[in-house]
Amino acid sequence: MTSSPAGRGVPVAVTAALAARTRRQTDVGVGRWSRARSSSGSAPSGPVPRGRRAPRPSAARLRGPDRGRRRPPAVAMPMPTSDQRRPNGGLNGRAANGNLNGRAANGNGGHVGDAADMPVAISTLVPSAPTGPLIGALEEGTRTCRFALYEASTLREVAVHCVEVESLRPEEGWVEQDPCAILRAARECVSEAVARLPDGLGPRDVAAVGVTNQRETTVVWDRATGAPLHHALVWNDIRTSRTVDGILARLPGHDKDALRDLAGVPVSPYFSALKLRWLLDNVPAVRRAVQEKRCLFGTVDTWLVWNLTGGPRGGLHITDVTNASRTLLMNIRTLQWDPLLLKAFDIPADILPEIRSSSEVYGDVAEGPLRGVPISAIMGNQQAALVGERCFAEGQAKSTYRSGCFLLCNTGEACVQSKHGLLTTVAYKMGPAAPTVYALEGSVAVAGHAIKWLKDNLNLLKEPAEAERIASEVSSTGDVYFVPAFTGLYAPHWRKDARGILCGLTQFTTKGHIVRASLEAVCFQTRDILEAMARDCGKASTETLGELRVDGKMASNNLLLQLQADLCGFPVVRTDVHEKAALGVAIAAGQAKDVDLLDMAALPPPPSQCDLFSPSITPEDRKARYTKWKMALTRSLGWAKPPKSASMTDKRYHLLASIPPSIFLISSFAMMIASEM
Ligand SMILES: Nc1ncnc2c1ncn2[C@@H]1O[C@H](COP(=O)(O)OP(=O)(O)O)[C@@H](O)[C@H]1O
Ligand SMILES: O=P(O)(O)OC[C@H](O)CO
Repeated sequence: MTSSPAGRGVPVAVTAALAARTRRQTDVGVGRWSRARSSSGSAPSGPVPRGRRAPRPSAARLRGPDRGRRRPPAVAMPMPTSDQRRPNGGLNGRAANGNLNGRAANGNGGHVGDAADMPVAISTLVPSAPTGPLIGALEEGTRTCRFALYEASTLREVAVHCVEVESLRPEEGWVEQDPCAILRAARECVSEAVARLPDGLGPRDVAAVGVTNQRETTVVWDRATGAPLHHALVWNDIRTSRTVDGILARLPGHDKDALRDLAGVPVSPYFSALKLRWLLDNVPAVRRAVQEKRCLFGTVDTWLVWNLTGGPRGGLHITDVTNASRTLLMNIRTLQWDPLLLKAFDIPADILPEIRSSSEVYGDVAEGPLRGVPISAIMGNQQAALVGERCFAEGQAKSTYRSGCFLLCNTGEACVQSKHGLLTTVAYKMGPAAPTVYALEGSVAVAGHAIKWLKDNLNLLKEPAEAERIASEVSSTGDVYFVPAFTGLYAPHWRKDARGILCGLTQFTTKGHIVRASLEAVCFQTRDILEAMARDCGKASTETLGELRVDGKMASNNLLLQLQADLCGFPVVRTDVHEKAALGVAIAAGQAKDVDLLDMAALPPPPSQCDLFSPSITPEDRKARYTKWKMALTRSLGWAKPPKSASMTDKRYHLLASIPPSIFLISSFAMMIASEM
């Protein structure tokens, strides 16, 4: 197998414009990752004031094997923050002359094109002091909750606070969160972020707040007391597998796609309708509350907004079209709860929130330091990331690599129904009268989570960030393939009976091969989605697609993105690693009518730098490896047949296994005789 020179890339500066040029110059065989800047997660972002140049990247910021080989910078500089990005010109201008690309194209992995070779003027940048008005973004993800405050005039982040939220796994395949813990985290983040505002700014400067959230996660609570009736069932919980079978049994042809035309998505444990059905079927307190008209249902946005706007004392029971499109209960065209869908899942309409647009003033915060500030945007986090990435044009796509991986492609006002396993989802609706913009989405349940699993369950890593170094110790996976179908497979396969497999192991397999195979698994799953997207868009192969914009914490792994470019055959562009969802919902909140801080057609310019990863393997190698992946994937299907006996728990198995064989035989024999009598 041809090995990729991934991780031996040559950092050079590129701009988005240069990315296009580089694409033409460097087709196959010249792959490397190209670095335009350092990024800092929590640092403020925004355009560089005119007339200033940010420092070039410090060698210390570079990851991967290049790290040791880089020359020290000519001038010792403080680490550039993302507020100190280079504007167009400077390094970028030089890179654009093609020299660096030409030199890098020698493919020898040598140390060429070092930023230290470039005679650029360096000056220390002093960012201007932030001023109000500010826009707040509450981002409640699966693992973490954040509240960020952005300066409206530049969209740079000026204060942030983030806390982790625990997930509970009471049984195999079950994933829950305590809704009260989610709410506590949100309140803490708001208070702490406001308290961290720079001198001269305070809560009075916050003009609007947006809420973005993990989608599909299902909460039910008592409208009178505000108390949750059960833990939230998290999006990747698969306890509803049998609920799905029960629903499918009643659908025409037992077809998981039978409701797709109405809802845009297949019947799968992923979506809220199944989780809500499970709660109604299995939790007596929920059933009672429904009968007594006390029960309210919502995704996490609804839970948060209801509480932040007063809870039992007049809290708003609302959601937005992007979140509602993930419930399997909303008609994807009318944007209303659909009577047929409610009937299919037997869901009472009176527990559902009102569906609103993604951007309008819904009401005011009723508590804490932001009391009286309007909430003017709600969006599911992947749709918000699409907005944060500014994928406003039809055909623009982004992929967010976090615990899962979510690839969304803007399809404009066309509600495209996928014929190849993708989801049709609402991308955004920027006001009650604004057009509805749709997206095709490919969702991968396990991406970064596979790395966490290697760390937590197999102790192969100390930190997820180690994955890059360990995987770079080998030049290929040694023909090892890993399909991390821990909870079945999402798009485009939708196979809840798939389970994880690791295949191709030999005597020589090392942890480097396994870690590398885990990174490749993320790339192959992304390719599966891109293949489906290409086919839905009438294209012959993914290689005709343009570039892919990526973000999310896992996208900080350069080797991953190099492998992604190699295995897809087109450039991958990292605009930023961090928090595009928060930025996206801040944009939606700022542009809402009566807030009027932002104009979607004239947003402050995004950072112009990006990191470019170009394909570096031959088409033959790419094809061979993808074919092998598909073989591995096929082997993962059908593994999770329904258990023969629900009573065979782990505990029972261990008990039975601990009985000496002779006693087991005698007792079985006795039972056999008894049954004959
Ligand atoms: N440098 C890295 N290389 C590989 N995987 C990483 C790296 N950094 C983070 N990850 C993985 O990406 C995921 C990070 O997701 P995060 O954005 O923190 O949370 P979530 O999606 O659960 O809200 C984790 O599952 C982690 O294992
Ligand atoms: O918080 P994340 O990144 O795990 O987001 C989860 C998605 O919204 C699930 O659909």
